[in-house]
Formats: sequence, C-alpha cells, structure tokens
Amino acid sequence: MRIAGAALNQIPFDWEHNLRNIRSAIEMARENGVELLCLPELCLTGYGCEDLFLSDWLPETALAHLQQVRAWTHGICVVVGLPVRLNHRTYNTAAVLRDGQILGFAAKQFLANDGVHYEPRFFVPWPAAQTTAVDYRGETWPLGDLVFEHRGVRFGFEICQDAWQPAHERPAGRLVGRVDLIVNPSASHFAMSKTDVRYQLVMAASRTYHCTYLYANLLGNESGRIIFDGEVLVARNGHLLLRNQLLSFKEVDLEWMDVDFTTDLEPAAEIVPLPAPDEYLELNQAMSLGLFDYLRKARSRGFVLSLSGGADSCFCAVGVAEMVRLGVAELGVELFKSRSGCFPETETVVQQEGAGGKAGQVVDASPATTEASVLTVNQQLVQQLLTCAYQGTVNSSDDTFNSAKELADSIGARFHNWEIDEEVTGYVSKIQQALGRELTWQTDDLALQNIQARVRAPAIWLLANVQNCLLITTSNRSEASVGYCTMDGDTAGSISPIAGVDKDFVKKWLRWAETELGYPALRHVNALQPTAELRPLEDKQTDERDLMPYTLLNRIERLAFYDRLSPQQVLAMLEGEGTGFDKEQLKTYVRRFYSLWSRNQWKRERYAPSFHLDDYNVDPRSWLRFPILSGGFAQELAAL
Ligand SMILES: Nc1ncnc2c1ncn2[C@@H]1O[C@H](COP(=O)(O)OP(=O)(O)OC[C@H]2O[C@@H]([n+]3cccc(C(=O)O)c3)[C@H](O)[C@@H]2O)[C@@H](O)[C@H]1O
Ligand SMILES: Nc1ncnc2c1ncn2[C@@H]1O[C@H](COP(=O)(O)OP(=O)(O)OP(=O)(O)O)[C@@H](O)[C@H]1O
Ligand SMILES: NC(=O)CC[C@H](N)C(=O)O
Repeated sequence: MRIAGAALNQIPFDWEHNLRNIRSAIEMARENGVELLCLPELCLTGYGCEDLFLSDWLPETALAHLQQVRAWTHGICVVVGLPVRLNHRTYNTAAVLRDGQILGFAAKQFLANDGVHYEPRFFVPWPAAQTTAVDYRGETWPLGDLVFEHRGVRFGFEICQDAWQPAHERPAGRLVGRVDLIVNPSASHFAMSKTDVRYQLVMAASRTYHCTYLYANLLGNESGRIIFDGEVLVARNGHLLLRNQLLSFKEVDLEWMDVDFTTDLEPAAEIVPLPAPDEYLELNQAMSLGLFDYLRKARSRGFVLSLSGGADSCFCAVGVAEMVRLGVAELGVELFKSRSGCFPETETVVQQEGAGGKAGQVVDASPATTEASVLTVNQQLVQQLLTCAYQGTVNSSDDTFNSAKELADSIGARFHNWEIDEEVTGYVSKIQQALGRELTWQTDDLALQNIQARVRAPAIWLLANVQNCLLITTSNRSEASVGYCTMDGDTAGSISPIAGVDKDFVKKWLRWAETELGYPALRHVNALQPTAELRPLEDKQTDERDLMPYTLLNRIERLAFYDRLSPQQVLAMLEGEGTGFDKEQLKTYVRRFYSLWSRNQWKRERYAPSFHLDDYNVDPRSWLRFPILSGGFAQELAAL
C-alpha cells in the first residue's frame, strides 16, 4: 500500500487557507497513487487557536468545513485533524474519511501540558477503550478509541503527545496485534536537536509494537511563536523507511512510501542512530522560515532594524538575508515574492540566483544600467525587505558603525545613518530644568544610559510605520533573564526573533555564519566584545563587565529555571563544575543573577513575540511563568 504524510503550513482559523492546503495535499496524493494519507494534528483549524477551542462555534465551524473535505476523498483514505465538541467538552481528534464518507473520529488520549503546550486548558483527554457517537445533520459517526481498516490494512492512532507517554500508558501498547499500522498526526514544536528524540520515539514504537508507524507534523510558524518542522516519518519494525527534509518553505510537503503489508519484515536488531543534528544549521532554517511566515501572515511589507553593528542586531540582519536565500533556493524568485506578499505585481526581478548560492555574490551578467542591477537577485530582495539604521551617539565607536554598514551593504539591505545626540540632550536638559540640577554619570548612570536607548525608538518606529514594516527587536535570552535592556528602548519592536537563544550561542552562531554561510562582513562583529555603548567610551563598557561572563550566566539560568534548582543548589552545582571562579565570586554572580531575574519579570512580560528555538525559553507566554512581584529570593540569597 502507498501511504503518505503531508506536512501543512496552516493558520489558526484561516479556513480558506487551511482547506486549500488540505485539498492540494489530497489531490497531490491521489495523483501519485497514495492510498492512505495522514495530515497533521488539528490541521483544519490550526493547532494554535488557543481559547477559541473552548467556544462552541469554532469546533462547529470545523465540522461544517469537514463536510467539504468529504468530496475530495474519492478513492483515498485521509486523516484530518480537527476539534470536536460534545456536551460542552472539546476533544482533539483525527477524522478518518474515505470515498466521501466520514468513518469516525479517533480522539487524543494524552494532552501535552509542558513547555510551550497548554492543551488541558482547551481539551478533555479521551479515556482508553471507550467510544461514543457524534450526531450531525442526520448522520452518526463513532468517536473515541477506534481502529480502522483500509484495503485490508488495520490501523489505529496515537495523536502526538500519546506517543510521548511512558510505554505502559501509550495507546500503541494496546494496539499490538490489533493493527498493522499506527498513524500519528502531530503538532510537535521545533527545538534544536528535537528531531532526534522524535526519530527515536517513532523508530522504537515501530520496533517494540511490531508495526508500521506513519508520522506527520505541522509545518512552519503557524501562529507567531512556535515553529513546526514539518517532519514526516515512516518506520517499520525499527527500520526507517522515510524521513523528509525538515522546515520546508512549501505550503504542503507531501511524502509517500510503499509498504508491503502482506510480507513480514524482520525487526531491526537495533535502531540506527541519526547523525548528530547540526544545531547552527537547524536554527538557521527554523529562524528563516519563522521570519518568512511571520512576515506574510502579519501581512506586512518587510522588516526594519536598528542595526548597531553588535552581535544581536547583526544576527537579526543575517536572519532576514538567510530567509531570502533559503526561501528563494527552495521556491524560486517568483514564488518567493508572491508568497511573501511584499511585492506589488509590477515589480520585476532581473535575474535568478542559483539555488543555494552564497550571500554577497555578485551576478556578473546583470546589465549595469541601474544601481539595482549590480546586486544579486537575493540582494535586491533583501533591499526590498530590510531597512536598517545606525543611530549613533557620542558614545558610539567607528568599529560598530563600520560593522553595521559593511554588513548591511553586503546583504543588500537599505542602510541609513543618523545621530541621536540632539534628542538625548533635549530630553536630558528638560529633566535637568525640571529638577533644577545636572544629571551626571556619577549620580544618574542608568538613567543616562536608558535615555539613549529610548531615544532610538521613536525614529525607528516611524520608519517602520511609514514603510508598513515589522520592527525587529534584537533581545536575546540572556539579556531577557537579567533585564539587561531598556524597556521601550532597545526592546521596542513587534517581533523578537532571537529572544529564545542565549548570548553565547549568538556569538558562536555568528562565527559559524561568517565562514559557513559566507558572510565575510561579520568579521567585524566577530572581533568585537559585546557592548551596549551607552556609557562614555573611555569607560570601556562591556556586557560581561556589567553582568558576568555569559557562559556562567547561561549556566545559572539553566540550573535555576530549566532544572528548577534553588539558589543554594545552583551554587553547589557550580562549585562542583570547575568554573574557574572561587566560591565568593560565584556567590556574587548567583546573587546578581537571581536579583536581576526577579526584578525584571515585568520586562519579560512585555517583550515582543519571540520564536521558541531552544529546548527552553524565558517567555512567560510560551514557556516560563514567574510572578511579576515576589520575595525576590531574599532569604535564599542571604543564606548562601
Ligand atoms: N516590578 C516592576 N514592575 C514594573 N516596572 C518596574 C518594576 N520594577 C522596576 N520597574 C520600572 O523599571 C524601570 C527601569 O527599567 P528600565 O528603564 O528599562 O532600565 P533599567 O532596568 O534600570 O536599566 C537598563 C539596563 O539595561 C542595560 N542596557 C540598556 C539598553 C541597552 C543595553 C545593551 O546591551 O545594548 C543594555 C543598561 O546598561 C542597564 O543596566 C524603573 O524606572 C521602573 O519604572
Ligand atoms: N548605534 C546604534 N545604532 C543603531 N541601533 C543601536 C545602536 N546601539 C544600540 N542599538 C540597538 O539596541 C540594541 C541593543 O543593543 P545590544 O548591545 O544589546 O545589542 P547589539 O549591539 O546588537 O549586540 P552587542 O550587545 O553584542 O554589542 C541593538 O541590537 C540595536 O538594535
Ligand atoms: N501536540 C502535542 O501533543 C505535542 C507534544 C509533544 N510533547 C511534542 O513536543 O512534540
């Protein structure tokens, strides 16, 4: 039997869009002789409908739309994810359709409730071994713990989290001997290296439960924060039959495999491990797709970025250039442009860059009649999609200016340069007048730093508004942890692409990107120490002097909020880890971390939406909840 999974790039309750993708997946599958097709979890509504799952109307509308899908299923068996509401409870289900009929709804038994997932808020888990009936306009279908048969192949379900349960709980254990195939429609968020975990789950299930396992994940940045990698896997008795390229820019990624269910296959002696995932590459692909989807789904015309020439803003600039490079490599120029929604019909692109071309290459054959024609096609696209501005003060250095300008030029971004000293002086003198005293670095250090960061916000916002663009804010996870940022200053913006990764990772990634992705202009930033450049230059301000070494900050953050240790336990762990710091220094850093962490929860509550990229993040709306006002670990820190 030819079985298939299709990763779909959906949008919460964008019915037209979601149904179009579902229809094209089914049509493509039928054209290619697929007999059974699995579409991802909740693909009809989108996974991220949040509290709308609690309404009556959303599941009702989904069921009404499912009736349209029936007509597309002649000659094929299709699994479509949607919520079903019965007696004021919403169930997360996979509908099975064939030949215009609905055969039933398999219901999810275990709900994801960790990290970025919050399913028990919306859904009720379905009890094992039970079924009920759904009545709709004179028809009745079964719903619950169901087994189906298609052309002699018996199949049952695990719906995403079902497969992540311990062996004694997961549905697969009870399906042994009753089915030939387990189908898993999923909405499993991207995190670096996570594909390996998923691969192990699917491979081990097929081996342990002696079956074929078909897995299909959602694709893309569906609703703002979570990115799905569109993984499709087929495994049989511990042998991998199919694994696709992840994080495609396509709307629909259909993958199929022929499985001969009539012959037995010797179970694999062991599961062949995947090569270790390359996290730098993975992040690049996820961030590029995350930005592309955010841009088009927000119906914006591009991005604006305050480019300091430092690590964070350079990372964001390269992120947009990579979005173009990877998007064009996969979709081609015309499809990339039309899918982005950022280019009016009249625009023409003079020449297409070869797939996978490195950034910064010049297209020799371009007619040299206009300035644009000496840019590569990718650079021309970046020019349309990214506007940067360097906003210097007396405290800015030539190093950062050169870094910003050269990077912007090399990727093709529009680059502006202006100074903000006049505005800073204007505000400072107003407050001096109001207070009747001078503001000095001795008495008003932080306030004088913050006003510079804040004064950068209005002009860059104005530019974003005028161009109908999204303003990128450049915060990373480390500065979010300790509030090392000025609220309404450098946090100003509507999308925060790198707030999910730590500063040490940012620095390492940039070094990798300089050589591996071909961005020689990054050599400037890669030679710089991270600095806010908010104090007078002779002060030689650096982030790490203000805070602590970033590697240590990351370690404390992870121990405190991923491993959930107490301050005392964190200190004890650090002491045993050979950090190179003595006990008193470590105490100082642990105290500093926890007090800055506690004092700055309100800032984390106000960050722009950010992507989930690492195995955890500190965003209170997607991963880590913490009180805004608290005891601030006063007793615990005093006891260290
Ligand atoms: N619990 C709470 N709930 C609500 N608001 C609270 C609050 N606690 C203080 N606040 C408010 O917070 C204000 C202080 O916050 P805010 O004005 O943001 O500034 P603040 O956190 O005092 O200082 C900003 C820090 O970030 C660093 N920085 C700034 C800009 C850029 C960079 C860089 O790396 O490039 C670094 C700078 O060196 C400084 O250490 C207070 O005036 C108060 O109004
Ligand atoms: N001179 C500047 N011109 C334009 N934007 C600036 C300037 N200085 C700071 N910013 C904005 O403020 C943000 C915060 O500064 P921050 O120092 O945290 O990041 P960075 O400069 O990108 O990297 P690094 O910390 O490694 O120097 C910058 O990313 C940038 O968006
Ligand atoms: N949608 C889900 O059930 C997701 C669950 C699972 N823990 C994952 O991260 O993939």
